[in-house]
Amino acid sequence: SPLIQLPHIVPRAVEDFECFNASLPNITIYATGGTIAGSAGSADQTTGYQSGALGIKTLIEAVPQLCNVSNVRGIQIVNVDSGDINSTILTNLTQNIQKDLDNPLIQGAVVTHGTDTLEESAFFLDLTIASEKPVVVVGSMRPATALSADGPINLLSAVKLAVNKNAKGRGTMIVLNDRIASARFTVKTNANAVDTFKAEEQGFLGVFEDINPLFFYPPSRPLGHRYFNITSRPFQTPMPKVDVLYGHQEVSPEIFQAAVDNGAKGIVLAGLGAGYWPSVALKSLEAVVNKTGIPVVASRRTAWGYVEGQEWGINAGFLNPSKSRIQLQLALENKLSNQEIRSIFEL
Ligand SMILES: NC(=O)C[C@H](N)C(=O)O
Repeated sequence: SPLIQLPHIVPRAVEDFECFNASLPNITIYATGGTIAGSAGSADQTTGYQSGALGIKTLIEAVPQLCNVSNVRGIQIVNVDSGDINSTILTNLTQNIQKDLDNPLIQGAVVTHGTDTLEESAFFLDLTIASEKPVVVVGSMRPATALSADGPINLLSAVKLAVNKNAKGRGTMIVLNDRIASARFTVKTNANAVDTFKAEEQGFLGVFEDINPLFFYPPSRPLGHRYFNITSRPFQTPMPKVDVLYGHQEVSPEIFQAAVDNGAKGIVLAGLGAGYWPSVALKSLEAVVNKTGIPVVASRRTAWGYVEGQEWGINAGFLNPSKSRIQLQLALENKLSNQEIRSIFEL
């Protein structure tokens, strides 16, 4: 869908809220689309539906219990499949949420989002919002029209988390399927299952019991967390292009130069094992790195693990390719040198 003129919100009038009770906290729900806003032709249809079909008002109205927990104000940022989320939309989202959270009357923010790229957007928000207040990104695996749709309970869980006093100081969190997960480490692990968001090595931050958040540990930020201030950049300008290249047997050695020729200002590599490349490809990779000087981040194609020691590039550590791409893009946007970029990836 074409990029719409994104709203710059501000009116904080009572009538902006779907329901209002002066004794309850105030939350803004930023809606971006995805399956949580998806609509199918029948209740037994869980594939082939249209994602980003229903507006935020409809999603809020489907969960009247929200009004017992918080005053909720719905803002439709875009309504798209998460494959169509980009740095323009994300920058706009960050700028709106930051303004919102800087307001003492607002307790937290919830973002509804498609699950396919949710791990990227959540990490982007984690790196670009400076606040002790919770930011919760929530999605669903079944469309809103499905039998046993998971969106409504996930939305209620997300709002309950956003107003919970123990949720402060943890950065951006991901909520699906009764779990609280960190934006930095959590990824989508299954294309179809409801329990798809996991961080196999780092684990969950907490769970929901009776739809109430319970944390395992006190608040903390992950090692390696770094803040990028993008509050005053024009959100309409796309961020520098960063491509992800996937390693495999017989990979074409030309892919690295092709990415540069296509305008990439940085490259992330989903390498074999702990970041390796077949010998022929490696030669051409080293030649491109030496010739262009563009930052190349070595990540992995395996689901989990740690990448270090690749001499030709910047090592991604625990970050997977999609998250490495987000951090590299923000680093390039902030005009960091290759040395500075290395220092934020390699702890
Ligand atoms: N479960 C989902 O939300 C998938 C959908 N294709 C999206 O990412 O927008």
